[in-house]
Amino acid sequence: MSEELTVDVPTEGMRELFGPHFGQIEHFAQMLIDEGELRGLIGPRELPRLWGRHLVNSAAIVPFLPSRGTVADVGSGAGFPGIVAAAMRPDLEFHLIEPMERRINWLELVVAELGLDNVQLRHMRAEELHKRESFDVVTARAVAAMDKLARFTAPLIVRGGQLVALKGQSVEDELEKAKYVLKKLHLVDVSVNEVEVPDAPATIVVTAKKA
Ligand SMILES: C[S@@+](CC[C@H](N)C(=O)[O-])C[C@H]1O[C@@H](n2cnc3c(N)ncnc32)[C@H](O)[C@@H]1O
Repeated sequence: MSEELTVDVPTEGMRELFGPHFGQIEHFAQMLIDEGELRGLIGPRELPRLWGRHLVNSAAIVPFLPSRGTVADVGSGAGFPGIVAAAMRPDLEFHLIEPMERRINWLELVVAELGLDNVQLRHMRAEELHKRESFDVVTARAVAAMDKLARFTAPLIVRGGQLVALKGQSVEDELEKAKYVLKKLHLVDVSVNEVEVPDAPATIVVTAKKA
């Protein structure tokens, strides 16, 4: 007998956070509920905290996005934070970089279903774009520890642009280990930002590439 699947429901505060984009986010959530586990995109233990842990956490980066320009989300996976951010900022051009074919196929489906015409999918590793393209902001969540993340994202950032990384509890430790790498890659003005979003605060590291 299969176990009853419980999924958290969005609170009033979450609806407010997503504002006019709530419908699209709800559509994305429903797609993940229907197919996410089957497609190996999200673990069964994550579905009960789909809103609180994944969708809302992704939305926390939105205030750190530029007023205009291009954003590359490295290692988008099931679509965090890239799909959420692209839905909430239809005025920005998003590039979702993901090397796994299964995940790119999923992202293609989500982009079509949600009608996100501001998203380009890039089926490749971030390193393959080095010396070829750069973006105003690069975002990442749960892709690699800060030192490794800096190595494969710094070459993708324009001078004066930023890396915006969603991090967990190990943030200070990761930054300590990454401090020489960040310096070498000209990533300066590192800040750790605790963003109050319902129901758990998000930790966001922002660093700028020296102009
Ligand atoms: C743990 S998943 C996290 C996915 C999503 N960002 C999230 O928060 O749920 C890490 C993702 O990074 C991708 N990835 C790993 N190395 C990468 C690289 N060098 N360039 C781009 N994506 C990479 C993997 O394929 C995977 O989808």
